[in-house]
Amino acid sequence: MTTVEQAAYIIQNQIRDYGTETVPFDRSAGRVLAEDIYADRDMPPFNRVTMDGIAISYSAFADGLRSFHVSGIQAAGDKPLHITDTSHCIEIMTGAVLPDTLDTVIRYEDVLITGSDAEIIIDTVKQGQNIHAKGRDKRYGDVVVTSGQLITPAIISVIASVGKTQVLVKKQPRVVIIPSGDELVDVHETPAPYQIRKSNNHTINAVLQQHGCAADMVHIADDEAVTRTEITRCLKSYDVILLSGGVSMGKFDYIPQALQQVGVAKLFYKVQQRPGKPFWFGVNDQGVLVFAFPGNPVATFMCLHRYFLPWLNATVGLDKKNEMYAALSEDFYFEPDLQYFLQVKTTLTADARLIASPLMGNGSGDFANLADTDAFLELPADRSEFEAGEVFRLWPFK
Ligand SMILES: Nc1nc2c(c(=O)[nH]1)N[C@H]1C(S)=C(S)[C@@H](COP(=O)(O)OP(=O)(O)OC[C@H]3O[C@@H](n4cnc5c(N)ncnc54)[C@H](O)[C@@H]3O)O[C@H]1N2
Ligand code: MOO
Ligand SMILES: [Mg+2]
Repeated sequence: MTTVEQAAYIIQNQIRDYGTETVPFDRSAGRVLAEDIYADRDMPPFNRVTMDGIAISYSAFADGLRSFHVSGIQAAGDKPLHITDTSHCIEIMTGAVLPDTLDTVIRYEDVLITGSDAEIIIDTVKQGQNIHAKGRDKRYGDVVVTSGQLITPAIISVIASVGKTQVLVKKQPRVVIIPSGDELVDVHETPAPYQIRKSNNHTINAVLQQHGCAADMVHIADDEAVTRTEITRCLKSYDVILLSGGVSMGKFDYIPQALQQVGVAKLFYKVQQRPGKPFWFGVNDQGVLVFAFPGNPVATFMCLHRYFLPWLNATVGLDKKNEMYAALSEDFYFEPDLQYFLQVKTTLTADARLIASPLMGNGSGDFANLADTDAFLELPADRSEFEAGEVFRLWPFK
């Protein structure tokens, strides 16, 4: 049987490049930047006052002057005032441009203003204090954000500040999510006693949304001909098909055979793991990838995190080298010769150790347990006993 490592390797050999597209900058968070962003002005673009107070010429202070005539007030957004008399000061606000002839700002807390006189009531003043110098952070033309990064909220402000209304990002694959099964009804429907509401597909969709990836959804009934027709149609319109259900040994599990009948070549079927053993993966001659996840909700969820998301990240050029590991909080025993994805709740200790506490739940149908846990701990297949304190690879999902 295919091991977890082999399955991951086979999938990572199918990395694609879907090119780039331009999107409005305020809709680009979560996407991967495909161009360098340059400063269109110095940053800051002028000598920016950082404290509300008065601006003076330091030379006058150095010559012993302590009381200055206030000759004006300058707010942020005002054109800079022009002051020539060194015995004059202006009141000036945070964010304002420092006038050319002035070089030092003293906070309101350190001056006493009476009428149009400002008296400095501290002894120590440093030339240039409370000024964020023009070009101190970045120079005009500097690269301020490099291509290939995930666009975070922090990066959005940089993009906004340089006036880029549109940004070039990596294109995401066109994805369709296909839940299958006659027992499934829509969320707004009231299920008969022998039915359940669809949930796996919505979970997949929510995870994709978190990764800036939109997807369509198509339900297929447990009918062999319908399965073939729908998959054939989707193979023409999408880059990736994510199926959930219908891949095991049941009389109505038509997915593996239907996929092969419509020209999707199997790259593996069945992985040495729990949950998710019946996972099927393949590709057609147009390069469309098909991830057919086992229908049990925890199996679908685990396979999505363990296999699909690393593929998606690599495809958009995000190299997630920061693998995570955690230590088991207690001894754990798992007999079968399968890699076990143990549901855990993680905590970070005061000495920066990540601890994973097992919360097994009731098997791969118990998706309510996922709400109480936040990661899978990947326990290797070649052993049965795992000791408290031992460190294993962690797949966080919250
Ligand atoms: N004889 C055997 N039976 C089963 C085996 C096996 O090796 N031999 N493997 C078991 C394992 S492991 C899994 S996992 C499941 C995989 O089943 P399928 O992929 O065929 O999925 P279904 O039979 O369609 O459904 C399984 C289960 O999941 C529920 N489900 C499916 N889709 C959804 C959805 N979109 N939202 C919510 N719940 C969904 C479905 O109702 C079933 O309860 O097979 C075992 N059997
Ligand atoms: O993958 Mo199945 O989920 O082990 O039950
Ligand atoms: Mg089944």
